[in-house]
Amino acid sequence: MTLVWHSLADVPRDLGPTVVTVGNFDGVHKGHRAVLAELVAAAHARGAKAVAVTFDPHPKAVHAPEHQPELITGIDDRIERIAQTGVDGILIQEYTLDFAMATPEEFVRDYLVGGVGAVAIAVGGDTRFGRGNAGDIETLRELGEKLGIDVDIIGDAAAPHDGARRWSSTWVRELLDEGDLRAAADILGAPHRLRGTVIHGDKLGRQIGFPTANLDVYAGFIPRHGVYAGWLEVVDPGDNASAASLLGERLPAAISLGINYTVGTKDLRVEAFVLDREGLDLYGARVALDLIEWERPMLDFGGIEGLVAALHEDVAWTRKVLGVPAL
Ligand SMILES: Cc1cc2nc3c(=O)[nH]c(=O)nc-3n(C[C@H](O)[C@H](O)[C@H](O)COP(=O)(O)O)c2cc1C
Ligand SMILES: Nc1ncnc2c1ncn2[C@@H]1O[C@H](COP(=O)(O)OP(=O)(O)O)[C@@H](O)[C@H]1O
Repeated sequence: MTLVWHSLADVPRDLGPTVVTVGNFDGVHKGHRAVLAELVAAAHARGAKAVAVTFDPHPKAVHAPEHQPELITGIDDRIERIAQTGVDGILIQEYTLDFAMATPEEFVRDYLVGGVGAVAIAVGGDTRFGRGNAGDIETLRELGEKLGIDVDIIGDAAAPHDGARRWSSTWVRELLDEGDLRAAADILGAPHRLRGTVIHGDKLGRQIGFPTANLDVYAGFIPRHGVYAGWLEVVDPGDNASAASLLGERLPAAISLGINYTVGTKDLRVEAFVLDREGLDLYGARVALDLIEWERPMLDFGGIEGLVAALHEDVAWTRKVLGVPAL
């Protein structure tokens, strides 16, 4: 069981010695997972607990909102995916301008050693930390000596193919922009996930035989526009009892993400037609959409007839991709 703390004050005083790593871990891709796995092994080998310290919001959102990359996942998926690596604790440090004033020494001494009980710190070689990002691994080694803690620099986990390009959040974002969700999932170690609340759309879907759950997306990088095969899962039904009965089920879906040119909408719509479940009621529920494969761009079919014909083909394609035979 991984404990999750939302501030330093939540960290139990009797936690015992820990080995700590620090990072944003956007996407929790294979490179991150390699670091976290080494952290867990190093901590447990010395009878200590493994703790990951991560920041929310993203430091760039605080220092340079105009250059802030859209995060691959929201904080819920980040926590869930870090927890899967077997760490004992995750500290979500609220990133504020005030927090950012801490010097490298103050951060290591007051937060990692004093707050989390670090007897060792394990980080990747490109780690930067503290006010103005002044701290690097050299700083960390000096601080380690001064404060009497070990510093482990974890080697780079390069991808074994593709000319050994380093796994990175930037690479994942590029693949998502290209619609290569398979390659993105390979680096992420899990399908790309959007989360959203089901809201009311234009009520046209049910009239044309394809009711769709329209999502107000609150987390997850918006990939290339188009039609996708994916899975819908209710993660929080709210007070919708019918959605509550679906908790834990993965429902196959044909997903449309983009501008509905055919019906003249101008804004981004993300909507999912769940296969073989005409009577669903999902309004108000929070759902996750795992996007598995991109099929085609959003098109203007010139009228409802053309749209409906395309939807039948999309559903047939979705069945093949997800391995869901027709009823
Ligand atoms: C699998 C799928 C593919 C879709 N492809 C397109 C498309 O290429 N062009 C388009 O204008 N709308 C497309 N749509 C969106 C429909 O226009 C939309 O679902 C319909 O207008 C109903 O909208 P409503 O949920 O707001 O009632 C697609 C929807 C689904 C489920
Ligand atoms: N097979 C299905 N897939 C997705 N949503 C469905 C399905 N069957 C019924 N629904 C429900 O119907 C609503 C969609 O109907 P629709 O006519 O498209 O209305 P809206 O325009 O409000 O999305 C969804 O939000 C959901 O609650």
